[in-house]
Amino acid sequence: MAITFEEVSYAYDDRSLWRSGALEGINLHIQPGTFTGIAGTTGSGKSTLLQHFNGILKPTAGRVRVLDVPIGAQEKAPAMRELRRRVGLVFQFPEQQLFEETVEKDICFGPLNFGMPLAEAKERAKWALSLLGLDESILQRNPFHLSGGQMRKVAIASVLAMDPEVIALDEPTATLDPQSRAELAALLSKLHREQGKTVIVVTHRMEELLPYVDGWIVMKGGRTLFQGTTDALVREAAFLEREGLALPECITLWNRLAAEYGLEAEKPCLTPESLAERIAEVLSAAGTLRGREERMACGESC
Ligand SMILES: Nc1ncnc2c1ncn2[C@@H]1O[C@H](COP(=O)(O)OP(=O)(O)OP(=O)(O)O)[C@@H](O)[C@H]1O
Repeated sequence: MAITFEEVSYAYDDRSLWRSGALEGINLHIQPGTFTGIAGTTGSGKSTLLQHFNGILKPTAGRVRVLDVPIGAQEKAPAMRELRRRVGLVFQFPEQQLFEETVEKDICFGPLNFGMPLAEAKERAKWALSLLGLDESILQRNPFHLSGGQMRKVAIASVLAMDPEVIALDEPTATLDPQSRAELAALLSKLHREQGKTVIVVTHRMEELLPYVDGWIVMKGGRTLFQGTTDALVREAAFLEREGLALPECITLWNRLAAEYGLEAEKPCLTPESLAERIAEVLSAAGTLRGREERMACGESC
């Protein structure tokens, strides 16, 4: 029950542009139960790609299948409705997602819409809020009177409350403070590891997801520049940088360390902590070696 794209193109109906193709010839495969990051420069087509995952956008050409459901112009409304229950999509701007006058109504909307009894939906709302570290006291507040970060968390909670199989999020950490960003990345990783969710995240902050994701899709100009594992991404760093992708410093530093000290065969260290530790080990080993060489040289000549 993977997500597959075959030769997919999508053009917004913008007749003022000579060429309005937002996606062109996309082929990709996302395995169920994996954690995927989508990166790429501004306007490269990341959001457009994401919105194909639950059929909000349908391909202009090519074939998309999500959880065995084909997504095309001819697909019937009930099939699309069912797909939206199974694939939760968090939009780039929370305002696109929230519309009720209280947080509780907003989070309960999806579960109620899919037939959950009210009492159960309210329990779900509390559960989803607690996952995001929000207090129940905000349930009766107007979502549009919350801070930007709280609003974003409510938008995420409204999707998690549906308990979807696939969770697709468009820049979910924008407007969150550093602690909330780290907590959200860890929560998504937990949902992926412990509940087998397929998690897909569009991000401009690759470093936040590096330790967690299985693989990456990198977009450029409506096309996929790269699809592969994090290790492969690290190996392709020079190519991706030449293509204009700003990579996390950890990757750049690791590659320099690996080239300098012959560590290319090792698994890359992708957090500042693990990288610092490995640098210290390497320098210490190099220092010991140099000391021994100096002593030996001294022994020979002294
Ligand atoms: N509603 C729309 N109508 C017409 N063109 C659009 C629309 N939405 C996006 N586009 C165009 O499609 C292309 C891809 O946009 P998209 O938002 O998918 O890129 P993105 O990689 O998510 O960008 P960002 O990182 O800035 O969010 C851009 O050229 C954009 O101008």
